[in-house]
Amino acid sequence: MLKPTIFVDLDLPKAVLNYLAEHCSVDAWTEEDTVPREELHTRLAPAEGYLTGGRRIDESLLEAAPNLKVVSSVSVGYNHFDIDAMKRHDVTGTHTPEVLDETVADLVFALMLGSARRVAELDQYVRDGRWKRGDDGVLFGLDVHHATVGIIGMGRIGEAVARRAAHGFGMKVNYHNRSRKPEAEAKYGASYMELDELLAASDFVVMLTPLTNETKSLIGRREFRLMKSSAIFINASRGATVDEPALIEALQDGTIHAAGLDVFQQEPLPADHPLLTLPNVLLLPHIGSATEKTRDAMAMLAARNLVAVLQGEEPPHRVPEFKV
Ligand SMILES: NC(=O)c1ccc[n+]([C@@H]2O[C@H](COP(=O)([O-])OP(=O)(O)OC[C@H]3O[C@@H](n4cnc5c(N)ncnc54)[C@H](O)[C@@H]3O)[C@@H](O)[C@H]2O)c1
Ligand SMILES: O=C(O)[C@H](O)CO
Repeated sequence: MLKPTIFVDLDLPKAVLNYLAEHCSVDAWTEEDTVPREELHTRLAPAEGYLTGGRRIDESLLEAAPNLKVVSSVSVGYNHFDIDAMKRHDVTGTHTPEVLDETVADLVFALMLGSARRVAELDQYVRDGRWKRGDDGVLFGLDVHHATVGIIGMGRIGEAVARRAAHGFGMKVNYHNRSRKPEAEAKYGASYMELDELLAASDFVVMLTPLTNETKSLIGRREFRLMKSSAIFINASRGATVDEPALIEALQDGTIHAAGLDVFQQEPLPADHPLLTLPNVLLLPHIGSATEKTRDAMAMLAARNLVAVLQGEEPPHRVPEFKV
């Protein structure tokens, strides 16, 4: 039987490429730079499947890909999918939840600990030769253990953060979510709060919702003003869930103490971005799930999702909006 053609524009582990090649005729983009739009459209023309990362899937891409049946994203977030356009073109979307939860939760803790204890800033302090006896007071940070964390978006990753917070660090866990989660309340002693109440009560505010119309700029100037002046804001969701100019203002004028960010409105962060000038923000290049083991697992899951759809089976993780 003729194998369906698929286009892949990510560097994939050999085992994943082998698995795909067993079931599909694979056209892979092997250049280091992102595939240019025109070239992408050409390569997608014969493709029934597209395996990618955060590439925007919009009307013009779909028009260029008349044979496409499935876009399989190597990510849990799928805000780069234009769901309505995909439905119009009868293209389904899949994603890679669960396999990355613990790795992303580790990174949230790296941001919390790194911001609270000023890890990057003080590493630079030592390297610059500024460390001298008697400077202890200048080196103080804030405690993470037994502090209060407020998790906005108590989903799969939110729960992995709550578990670390409650059971590893003796923290009080507050959460805000679309719906209450009684099981999480029991497991982590977590308290459900409305957003404003959570912002006012938390030492660490951790953003972990997907980016949707409702969560776009959910945290802005008003929300920062509700936080404690000692609060540390962590964003590991998507940059656009936060009003970035308002965050910069809050960090500059002391409305909040510090921030730890893995995601930004524009990625990569431009070299002249104002966040780069602030000492009280820890900046990471969107590495929430970036360990070899986890990225390999995500890639294999994305491949299984794609092959399942092309074989007419229900994939392990179809994006909820496409479920019938
Ligand atoms: N930094 C990274 O590298 C990285 C890695 C993985 C995921 N993410 C981001 O984290 C997000 C969450 O992933 P997940 O697997 O935990 O998703 P999930 O769907 O399991 O959890 C999201 C939670 O947010 C809640 N939510 C949605 N809209 C809300 C709203 N308006 N107000 C309050 N709560 C709301 C949902 O009810 C759900 O419980 C992803 O969508 C992605 O954007 C980032
Ligand atoms: O959503 C995800 O899985 C990560 O942010 C990687 O894009």
